Amino acid sequence: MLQVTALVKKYGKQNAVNNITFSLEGGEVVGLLGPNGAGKSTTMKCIVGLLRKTAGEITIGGHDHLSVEAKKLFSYIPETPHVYDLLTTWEHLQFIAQAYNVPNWKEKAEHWMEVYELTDKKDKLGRDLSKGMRQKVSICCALLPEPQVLFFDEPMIGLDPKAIKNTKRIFKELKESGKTILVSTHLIDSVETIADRIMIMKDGNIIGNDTLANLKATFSQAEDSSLEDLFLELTKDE
Ligand SMILES: Nc1ncnc2c1ncn2[C@@H]1O[C@H](COP(=O)(O)OP(=O)(O)OP(=O)(O)O)[C@@H](O)[C@H]1O
Repeated sequence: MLQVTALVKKYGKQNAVNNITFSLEGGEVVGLLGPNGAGKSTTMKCIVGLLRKTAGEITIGGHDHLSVEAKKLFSYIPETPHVYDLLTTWEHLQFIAQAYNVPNWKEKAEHWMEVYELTDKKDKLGRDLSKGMRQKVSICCALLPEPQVLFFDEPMIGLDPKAIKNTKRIFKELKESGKTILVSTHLIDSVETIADRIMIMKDGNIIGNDTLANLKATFSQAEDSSLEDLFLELTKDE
């Protein structure tokens, strides 16, 4: 469903992403972990076409990632939510529904607004929403078209505990309904139970990419050690 081949992204002379290759099968949920500055957001932004890659190839569902066919397949939740100042919460959802031709969009929009406790913010303008509310609008907009592939970049940032709990539950439901998900997060426990595979990045490289059990075996971690223990071991400075 996603194939990234020899992806390089340079900012000036610095390689933020250093020739990485990985893929996601349809229905796979992959947690992308890494310390600050590892290259996670840069990788995601290259995949969704917000940043121009320096080199490499990316396909989504077999289509070049910049094609309209690819764009119809995925949603992206950025690290920092961008909402339109002069659109209300409801108008954001309407805009997405019309752009993606979502059937029965009003019912679905009402459902997601209820899940994220935005119903009473329906008529509030984007510019008057708090940071957490913007993040919730961004998540609702991404979920509304029911895409095959979801790219979540730090989706929990700014969310209150109830919204974090809801988002974890939604991850589970999306996984059960066969969606493909790449989620970058520092909240390691939010992916530990649902991820089929964990990818760990450091300094622009992928330093681990396997099931949690295999990673533990490869890096001689006890079976009862947590993903957090493994992460800290793998990413510690020499
Ligand atoms: N616009 C930019 N211009 C120059 N360098 C950048 C830019 N954006 C990111 N970088 C650099 O690229 C590297 C990777 O950054 P990136 O934001 O992808 O990391 P990250 O893994 O998402 O980190 P975090 O967990 O802090 O969000 C870092 O060294 C960062 O300083």
